[in-house]
Amino acid sequence: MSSPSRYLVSAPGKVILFGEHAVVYGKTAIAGSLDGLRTYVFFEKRDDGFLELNLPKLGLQHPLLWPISALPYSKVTTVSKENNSLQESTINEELLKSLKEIVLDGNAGNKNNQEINELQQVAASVFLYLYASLEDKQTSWCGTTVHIASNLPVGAGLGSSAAYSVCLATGLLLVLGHITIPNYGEKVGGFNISDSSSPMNLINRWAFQAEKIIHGTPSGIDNAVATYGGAVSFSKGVMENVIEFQSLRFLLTNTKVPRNTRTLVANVRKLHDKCPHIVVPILEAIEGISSKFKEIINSGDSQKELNQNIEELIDFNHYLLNSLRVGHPSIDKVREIAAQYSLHSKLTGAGGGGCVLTLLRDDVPNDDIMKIMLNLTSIGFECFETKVGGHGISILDASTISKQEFLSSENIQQFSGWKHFN
Ligand SMILES: Nc1ncnc2c1ncn2[C@@H]1O[C@H](COP(=O)(O)OP(=O)(O)OP(=O)(O)O)[C@@H](O)[C@H]1O
Ligand SMILES: C[C@@](O)(CCO)CC(=O)[O-]
Ligand SMILES: [Mg+2]
Repeated sequence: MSSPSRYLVSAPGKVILFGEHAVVYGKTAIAGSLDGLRTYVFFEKRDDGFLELNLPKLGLQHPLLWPISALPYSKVTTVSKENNSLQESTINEELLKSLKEIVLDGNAGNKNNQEINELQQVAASVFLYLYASLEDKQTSWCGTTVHIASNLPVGAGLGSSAAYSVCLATGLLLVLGHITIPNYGEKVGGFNISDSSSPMNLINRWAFQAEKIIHGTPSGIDNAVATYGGAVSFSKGVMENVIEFQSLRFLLTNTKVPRNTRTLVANVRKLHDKCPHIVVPILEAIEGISSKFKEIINSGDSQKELNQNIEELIDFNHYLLNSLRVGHPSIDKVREIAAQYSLHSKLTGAGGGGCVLTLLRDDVPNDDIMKIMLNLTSIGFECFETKVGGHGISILDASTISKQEFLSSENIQQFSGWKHFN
């Protein structure tokens, strides 16, 4: 059977309930996938030896285009090609530097002299880095065109970079012949993050490399949740199910204050290195919150007690994150409005603006939720109610779907034939 001429891949965003930033230092965090907020990437076969990348969500109106022959293959070493271990692999900085230059200068398709900013340059370099590292002479594809659609806000704390990274890793591993679409019902990966031979583990490892290029020193939690889905606790690359977390309801509020995860993580690192005797205990206290959550979520307490305890943990985590200086007045504003209805909130993701997570207790009347949402949207924020859990990576043989159908679709999830790895 011939291999597909088009693939569609999708990966979810994530929400961190407890433990962001501390997880970068090996502490435990609790997170879940956001099934309704996903990134979709369409890969189409080309025969002309070119790579085309479209980044409309980053504000690039025209495609970026490179001849595959322009890739600096002499710089692709075993460091970039062999990616055997999740935590130990490093980025081949020399290759990355050349690719960043190619994005800026050698962009043959940049006919309109598009200005490329740093964020766009990084996103494009990630694509070329994965392509150059994974290229396999076995592939029947002589080039590819890549289109992206996403209902995830970019740079808002919901793991848009991880969803992008996981989609690129999955698509390029398919296109370049390293993995195949799972057969219906076939168990190919499951949840076992430590099974290094599974396709999911391979995808997760390459997505982690991509996250390193975007973030600097990611913990790996975002790409793991985007790959495997579900509701989990995560520490040092090891993931465990926390299924009960899926029963909780949340309000997510996007303050729309732009921020960059790389900068926020680097700022916490500076604070940590300057005042370790203060910051280390704060990180340990945050780990205590995640541990307490795992204890109470399984305790059999009444719903009322459980909610009260979780709200207490939300407040603790909020104040501790503020003391790491990753808060923002817009986040405090959301907290203040939610508190008028006795609801508790904290930042989620890297902070500094972006999204705020509010626990919606079962006893809160729908009317109140509507009022809070109205209040928040009236001052320019965007709200959505959510639960966590659901599929990680999904893949579709898109040979019969045209680029136009993909780009104009209101609901890409509704195309039939999606296959899930877990
Ligand atoms: N749809 C997309 N198209 C292209 N690049 C994207 C897309 N989504 C995310 N990115 C890449 O991810 C970067 C934003 O990642 P960043 O880590 O700062 O925010 P986030 O992942 O949304 O939040 P957090 O890491 O706190 O969960 C963008 O600058 C871009 O490089
Ligand atoms: C801030 C952080 O903890 C979460 C970003 O979603 C960074 C990371 O874990 O890589
Ligand atoms: Mg990110």
